[in-house]
Amino acid sequence: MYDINEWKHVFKLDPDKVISDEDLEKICESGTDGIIVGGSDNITEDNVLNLMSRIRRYFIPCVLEVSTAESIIPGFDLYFIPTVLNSRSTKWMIDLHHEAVKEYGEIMNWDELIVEGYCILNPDCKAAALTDANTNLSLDDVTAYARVAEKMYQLPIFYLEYSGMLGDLAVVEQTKKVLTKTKLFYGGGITSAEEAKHFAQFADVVVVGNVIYTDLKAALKTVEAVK
Ligand SMILES: CC(C)=CCC/C(C)=C/CC/C(C)=C/CC/C(C)=C/CC/C(C)=C/CC/C(C)=C/CC/C(C)=C/COP(=O)(O)OP(=O)(O)O
Ligand SMILES: O=P(O)(O)OC[C@@H](O)CO
Ligand SMILES: [Mg+2]
Repeated sequence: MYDINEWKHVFKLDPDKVISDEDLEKICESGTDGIIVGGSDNITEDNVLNLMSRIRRYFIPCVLEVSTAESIIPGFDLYFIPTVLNSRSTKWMIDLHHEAVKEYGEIMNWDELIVEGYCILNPDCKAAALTDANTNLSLDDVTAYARVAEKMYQLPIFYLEYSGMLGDLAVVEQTKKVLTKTKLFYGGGITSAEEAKHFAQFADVVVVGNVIYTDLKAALKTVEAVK
């Protein structure tokens, strides 16, 4: 399923974390719609290449979520490009993107690129600190960012990012209500099938990350719960 509009569930694998071949096989053959390779710490060309080539043994869409220009390598099905809408710095909204396009613009296959409008809501996650995100947002602020993403920037994805903590279900519900075309991705803190099901009521796509490394069985159960 290479059309993200059909997705409901994805796993996010971190190139900086260790996963055995056996566990990787379970993840790739779980019935999830795709694997996102991404993280915020120590993402290198080497660890991205290593993880990508291992995932490539399986018939599953494999996406690089770009977090540093230095770790972009060819061979993925798609490249997700985050732009952090609630960052206080233009660096994470447009500057790094400008630099990267200046470097790769001539050789880029634009059809492989999908821009994600990130709204980071966990003040304690690494991505919030890195991007100096203003996480002190009201519900109206969040839905306004969602509208900016869809109605003004026409972004294909609006990503409510609570990485490491379970988000506010009401925020996800209200955000979904203001989006018609843009797909709503939810990620953060999902550790059980039940939690995944709750967020899948409103999010178009539920992203499951850290629990893969702490409780694989629980991670695998989120697939069936969502699909
Ligand atoms: C040669 C070749 C293949 C060319 C391809 C062309 C191509 C794809 C070019 C890219 C062009 C482009 C526009 C690139 C953008 C460059 C860039 C560096 C953009 C900035 C991205 C950004 C805003 C990063 C900030 C961090 C962030 C939001 C990361 C997203 C992932 C995330 C939040 C992960 C969670 O991290 P984790 O480590 O799991 O955190 P926890 O500890 O909380 O779990
Ligand atoms: O790792 P968790 O907390 O599941 O979050 C998933 C994803 O949104 C991280 O970017
Ligand atoms: Mg993580």
